[in-house]
Amino acid sequence: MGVKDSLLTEEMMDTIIANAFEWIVVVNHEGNIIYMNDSYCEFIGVDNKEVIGKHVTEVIENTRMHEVVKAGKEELADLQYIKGNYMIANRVPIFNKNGEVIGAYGTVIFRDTSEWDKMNSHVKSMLGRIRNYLQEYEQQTGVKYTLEDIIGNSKLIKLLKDKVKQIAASDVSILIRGESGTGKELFAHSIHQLSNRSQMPFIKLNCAAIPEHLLESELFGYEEGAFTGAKKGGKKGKFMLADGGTLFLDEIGDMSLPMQIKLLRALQEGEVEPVGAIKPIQVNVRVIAATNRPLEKMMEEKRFRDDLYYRIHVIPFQIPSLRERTEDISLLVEHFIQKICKRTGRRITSVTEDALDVLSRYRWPGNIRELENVIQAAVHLSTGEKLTVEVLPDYMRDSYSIPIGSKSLKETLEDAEKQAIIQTLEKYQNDKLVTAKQLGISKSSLYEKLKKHKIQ
Ligand SMILES: Nc1ncnc2c1ncn2[C@@H]1O[C@H](COP(=O)(O)OP(=O)(O)OP(=O)(O)O)[C@@H](O)[C@H]1O
Repeated sequence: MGVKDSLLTEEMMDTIIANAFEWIVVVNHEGNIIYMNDSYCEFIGVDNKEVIGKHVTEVIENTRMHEVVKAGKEELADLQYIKGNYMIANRVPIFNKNGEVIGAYGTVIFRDTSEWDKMNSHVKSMLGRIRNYLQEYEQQTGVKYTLEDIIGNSKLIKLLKDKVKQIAASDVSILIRGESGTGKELFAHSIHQLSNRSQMPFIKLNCAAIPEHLLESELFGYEEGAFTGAKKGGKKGKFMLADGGTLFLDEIGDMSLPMQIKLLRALQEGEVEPVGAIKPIQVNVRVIAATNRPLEKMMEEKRFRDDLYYRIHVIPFQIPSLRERTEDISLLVEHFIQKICKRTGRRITSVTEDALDVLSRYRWPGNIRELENVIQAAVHLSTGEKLTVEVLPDYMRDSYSIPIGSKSLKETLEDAEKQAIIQTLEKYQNDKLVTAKQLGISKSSLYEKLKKHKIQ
């Protein structure tokens, strides 16, 4: 056999690549596919001849091959979510002799789906077990959040976090006030977690979610046979479940007056009387209450008892609304993008400046809960690497609220002018004449303003 016979032929190369253990894709400098091996095509469900020439993003979910040719930087052992599974991807740029990127090749480990399935279910079962352990811990103590879970760098949030550290150990009642979705429950968990009761249960009861006639037995429990339909052996109330720990009474302003009296008695005497019981039971519970209701006004109207108010209002704790701390928005947006991407396997790295601008101007009546929901929907609607204005809800793009305190009047007016022009242009499909007419200005004045605001 001569030396020539032992050289690697093109045919041999083709066979090796086609049957390689990994899935392989090769793109040119524009990110268009020039080769994709059979097994990869088969897994994705595409024809290997039809994919040639297509942009890689049209064929492969969550791919970054086009980014690799752009940046000329390799990405090794990256997790990529394809067709409901996590894959391990390597992406390597290809350079010519002058050091210019002429394309890139990508390999994905786990060519064989049955092998992948095995590995995947193993990973999923491990993750499931870890989740179970965490849940068990959570169930034992009820603690879901700590101070680290409260995202925010604003002065107001920093002050509140410091306050949590100061008051956590004091063991007195705390009344948390704040609009819906501002994080009242998060703070209640954090206070408990930093208190001396942290190894004991954290029990939550939403007073507004329980029908009036059931609230008493939910809070204090009942004895066997206390009423028709009562469970055998009776039922422990939240007070007893929280014994030694913390009871978080959410929406306390929604409690009826008769229940307020019973609650006050339990707090003052440190004992509860289950429905149908003959003697009271001693409990040691710290109460953290929360509400969004104007309790002071309700006291004037005799809808909230003064004595209960003073009993729970030992340390007031006011959480600011999101519009009072807009400087936290970018951090929160980043946090929710990461959280949602981790859960769904999407890869979105950030948010465009324009989108952040819209998010910062919106009034957020539903506060952080609303922000999280908006980001969740936007992540699902996004096709690119960044969240853009287009994936935000229409009502948000159309609304314009004044960013009090952060801008001068001149800047605010300029922003309003820019917004008015952008939105009118959008509405009239970029027709400058109609836009100028609608805004009541001349066409030349519109062009001047477009230039000034760098629109288009
Ligand atoms: N500072 C924060 N950082 C991160 N997530 C937050 C923050 N504040 C609130 N959230 C999230 O917002 C959502 C609402 O929070 P939470 O339930 O604590 O609000 P709430 O004030 O108790 O609302 P409600 O009055 O409606 O019960 C939760 O999903 C929570 O994880």
